[in-house]
Amino acid sequence: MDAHLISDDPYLQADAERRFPRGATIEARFEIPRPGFSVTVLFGPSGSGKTTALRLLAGLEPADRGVIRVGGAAWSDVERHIHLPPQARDLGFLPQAYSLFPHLSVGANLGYGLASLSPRERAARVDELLALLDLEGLGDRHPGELSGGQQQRVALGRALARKPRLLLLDEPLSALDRPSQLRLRKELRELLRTLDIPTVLVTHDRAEALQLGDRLVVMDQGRVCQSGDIQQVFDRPTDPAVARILGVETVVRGRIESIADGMATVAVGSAQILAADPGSLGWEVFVCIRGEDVAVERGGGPGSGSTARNRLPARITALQPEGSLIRIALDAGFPLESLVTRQACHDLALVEGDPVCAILKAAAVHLIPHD
Ligand SMILES: Nc1ncnc2c1ncn2[C@@H]1O[C@H](COP(=O)(O)OP(=O)(O)OP(=O)(O)O)[C@@H](O)[C@H]1O
Repeated sequence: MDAHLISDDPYLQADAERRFPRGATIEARFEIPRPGFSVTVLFGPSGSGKTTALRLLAGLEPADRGVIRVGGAAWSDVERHIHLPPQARDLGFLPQAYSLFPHLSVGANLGYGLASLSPRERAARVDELLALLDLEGLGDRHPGELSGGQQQRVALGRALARKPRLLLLDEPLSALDRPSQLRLRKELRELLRTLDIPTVLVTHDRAEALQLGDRLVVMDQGRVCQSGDIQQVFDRPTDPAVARILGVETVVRGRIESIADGMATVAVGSAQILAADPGSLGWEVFVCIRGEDVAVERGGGPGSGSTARNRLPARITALQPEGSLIRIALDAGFPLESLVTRQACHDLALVEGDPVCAILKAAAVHLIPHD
């Protein structure tokens, strides 16, 4: 069976393609197994086709091949000449630029798509959205009188107004400054959980993908290279191209056990590692480590002059040449990868099964919250 298409009767099934007349061919090819809360992240470098894939789902791009089905209904089926327009798709779409109407109040922006409701019903729904999005008291303001984060919530509210069966978010935090992005990621995840609507979210930011996503769809040059549970995709990229796009060799779940003197002690698998204190994060985290930051030595004892805080007894499980480097897979109580030069590997005469010591600085351990 095709690895991207996994279940017999998924909630969302997309296997569609857009061929731009003088340009790229972009596919949307992945599934959401069940209804209810889950966030599927479309992830890839600039130009890889994420936004086009999202627009295919929304019906804003016509498919030239394939099908898109949601909750058993065909939204698009090229062979059967089905192409539901966006407004018939029962979805909420948040484009990259929020495109709020600047001349309308927050309340009018939220109620814009609710013309089918009576004025009383519409007002009730707007009040409900203002409360849900923590915007109470701001209904009469205009978008220009709101902070970036508040505007983002109004735009999200507009996408939610009709209680859609699918939520599509294109880089939902990209219009915000960096500190606001970091703050609002957590809020957004909590809000999406409250809404309980399957969500597809585009980002090119790895930390954002990890913090917000449950499932990951990796795109490159218009194609879906891999998709699945976010941890599994980070654990087992199917090829070096995916590993390069993911940009980090080790990503594992961990739990912060204590914080003292600017250092966090994190339980990962059966090991404990030290990381620079990440500030207020919550306790559940993804631990991200780049291969270049992991040195390998023979012998396991402390010392050797290195000031690195983490010296982990480990065993080599695989050695894989990669250009001028060797990728060393280690079992350090959790799966850890190191990238070393061929020369270093040769000098140490490393072979599979060898016990070694994996060394990494606390500053090289990057923590991303994930509750
Ligand atoms: N209307 C169009 N006509 C022709 N080519 C297009 C059109 N829209 C997008 N493309 C091309 O499709 C490819 C994918 O673009 P898309 O915007 O989907 O990528 P992306 O991954 O979302 O990029 P970014 O992260 O920069 O927003 C690009 O090569 C782009 O030039």
